[in-house]
Amino acid sequence: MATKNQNKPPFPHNNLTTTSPSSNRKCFGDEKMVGTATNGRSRQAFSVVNGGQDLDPNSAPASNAGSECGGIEFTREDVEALLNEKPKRKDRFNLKERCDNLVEYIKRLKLCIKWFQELEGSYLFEQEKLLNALESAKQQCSEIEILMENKEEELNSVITELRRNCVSLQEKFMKEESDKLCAMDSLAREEETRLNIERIQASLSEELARAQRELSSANQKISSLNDMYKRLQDYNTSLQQYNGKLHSDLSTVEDDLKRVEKEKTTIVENLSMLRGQLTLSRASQDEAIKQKDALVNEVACLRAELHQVRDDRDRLLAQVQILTTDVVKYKESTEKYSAELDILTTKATELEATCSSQNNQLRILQNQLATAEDRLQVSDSSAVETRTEFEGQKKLIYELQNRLADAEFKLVEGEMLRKKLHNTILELKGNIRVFCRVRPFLPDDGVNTDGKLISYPTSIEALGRGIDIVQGGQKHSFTFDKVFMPDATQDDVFVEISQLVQSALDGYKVCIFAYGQTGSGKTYTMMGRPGHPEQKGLIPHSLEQIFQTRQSLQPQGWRYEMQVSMLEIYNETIRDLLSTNRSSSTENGASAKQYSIKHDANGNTHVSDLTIVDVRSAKEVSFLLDQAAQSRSVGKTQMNEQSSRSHFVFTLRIFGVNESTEQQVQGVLNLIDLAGSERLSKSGSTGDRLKETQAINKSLSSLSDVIFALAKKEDHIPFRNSKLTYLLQPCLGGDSKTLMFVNISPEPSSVGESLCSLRFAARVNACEIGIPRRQTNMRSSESRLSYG
Ligand SMILES: Nc1ncnc2c1ncn2[C@@H]1O[C@H](COP(=O)(O)OP(=O)(O)OP(=O)(O)O)[C@@H](O)[C@H]1O
Repeated sequence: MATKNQNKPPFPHNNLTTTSPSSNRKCFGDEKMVGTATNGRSRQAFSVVNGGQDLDPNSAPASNAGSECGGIEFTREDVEALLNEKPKRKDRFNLKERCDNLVEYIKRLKLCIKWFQELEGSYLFEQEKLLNALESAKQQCSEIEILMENKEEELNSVITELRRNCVSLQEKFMKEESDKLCAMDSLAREEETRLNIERIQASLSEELARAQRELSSANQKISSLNDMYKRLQDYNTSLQQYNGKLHSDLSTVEDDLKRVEKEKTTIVENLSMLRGQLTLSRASQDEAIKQKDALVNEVACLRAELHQVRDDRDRLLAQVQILTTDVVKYKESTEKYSAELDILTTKATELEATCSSQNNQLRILQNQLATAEDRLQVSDSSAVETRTEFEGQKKLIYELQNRLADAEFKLVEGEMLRKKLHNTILELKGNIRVFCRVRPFLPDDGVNTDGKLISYPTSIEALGRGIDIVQGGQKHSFTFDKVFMPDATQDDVFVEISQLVQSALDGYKVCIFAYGQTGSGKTYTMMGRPGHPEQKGLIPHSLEQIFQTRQSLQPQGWRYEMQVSMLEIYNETIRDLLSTNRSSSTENGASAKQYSIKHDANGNTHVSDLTIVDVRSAKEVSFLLDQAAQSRSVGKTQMNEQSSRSHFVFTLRIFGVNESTEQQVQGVLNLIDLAGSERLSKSGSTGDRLKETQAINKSLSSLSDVIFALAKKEDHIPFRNSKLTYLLQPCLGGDSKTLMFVNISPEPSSVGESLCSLRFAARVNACEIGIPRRQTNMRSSESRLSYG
């Protein structure tokens, strides 16, 4: 019944289940599906609810009053029952009843159809609603999607921004990190600096304490040095004795040197002789070898010939044999061939004769071969002898070369020892030495009192070094480094100074000057006698030695450049003796040009505008010396006086480079012929001569002032008081090797002057002016001439 089924859920559409809006209706999930699906939708067969007979056609469902089917709801069973319902017929022929039943049945069918239609309408409505809901949901979804996309874009841009920020932050972070590291480094450095400063401060404090201690110890030292000074003075005396001993040692070494040199010469001669012999024996050996080769060739030829002859002989013997057998055969076989046999016999005899002659020839050849072999043996033995001799000579040459090398080594050692001794002597002595030279009595000198006023002590300490002079009956004794008696030759003098000259090549500043009264032999000592080469003075002799030594040092890699200048100081004015336009620039003997003297930081002296000439040989220098003498003689003619009215200064600047060691040396050799010293009262000069004498005396007294100040070790040394002393400042007060010749005249009338000169020389001898210093350094381009 419809009323019974009110709460039953309507028959569901196959695709509408719980989502149906009328969710209060339940589906018949347990109902069997009947029929087939049409248009994707399945049509359901319904069971008959009311049953045909039970269905009350009047009963309309109250609840369905609003609907056309009267609120009746059908179930599947109802529908099926309705459809399967069979009409109830009591009477088959009662049509009416039948018609009513059918009407009733149709009614119910209509109701059912209506119900279906309503249900379908509601379903459609619901579907529409759902579609609308779906549409709106879709719309919402798309809106949400758009929103989401926008959001996503926004978020993406935010992410990009954030990433950018992140990168910049990372960069910042890195920068900050590196800044931090830098800061840490600088902090560490500062820390280190602070520690260093603290350390320095501590060491400075230590140094301060040490300096304070040193100060106190220095004070103690000063007092002890004062004591030591006294002791050293004593020691100095003993050193002078030692000096004497060294002198004797030096002479022994020099003797040894001479001996070694002689030995070397002998060895060199022997060597050259042996070399000659060796050449000869080599030539004879070559000759013997040639002979041997010729003999060997000859023997080979003879052997070949012998071989040939032997072959011929064998061949002939075979023929003879054949023929002999033939003959025998013929003899035996027939006599008719007897004639023929005779011929053959003759032939055989002939052949036998030929054979014997060939045998003879063979013997001769064998004899010849034996002789040739004997000769070969002889030449072989002579070649062996020559070779042994050659080996022996080679050995001898080798030995001689070794001996030569030894001798040369000894020579070098001797030379080194000599230099060492020389420098030791100089150091012991101080770097200024004094040699005294007394010239011989000359015919113009008047009465010869030689040996009365001047004498030479013969005691061991003073031998060769002492001089005694008598004035007014009183004897005055002096000791110098060397005293040359009147008979001393120029060579004797040069031997003593040659080492000093050598020092200039070794890079020392060397200064040799001659001091003494007029006519005492200064110019003779320095220049020699003009036109007498055997009496050449120190200047030409030194130059010869220097150029010779320059030559001998070349194999050791030394190359030297030399420059020369010459000047004179006349009336306190410098005159350039090598200037080409000198005569035009002089007036009253005084140069119009003003030359200024300058000393540089290295102790080298330069004279402005002075002519400097590069020289390569002693000859060139002697030419320049002649030129200078000419220049001086001009002054002499104009002044009507001697050239000794001026101080003559010769300077040789030496610049040496050793190409193998790159070592370089700068030596200077100053050779000075001073003007004659004499007292005005004695000279009786007047006018220009008086002026000259005054100038000379002024410069010489300045020289003695300087020497005395040096001797007293005064703070101020008056070098600038004269041109001469200022020019010689580096030689007198510096680090050069200086030698003074005091020249003495033997004339009795000159005793007073001689005594003055000797006293001055003695003061100079007692003077210590420093330690000689060698000027060596590495290669440079500076080569301007200076005076040392
Ligand atoms: N050792 C000597 N042997 C031989 N003759 C000498 C010697 N010394 C000097 N004479 C001679 O004495 C003379 C004077 O010498 P010299 O001209 O050298 O003296 P000086 O000191 O240079 O004089 P001045 O100061 O006037 O130039 C010259 O004739 C010289 O030849």
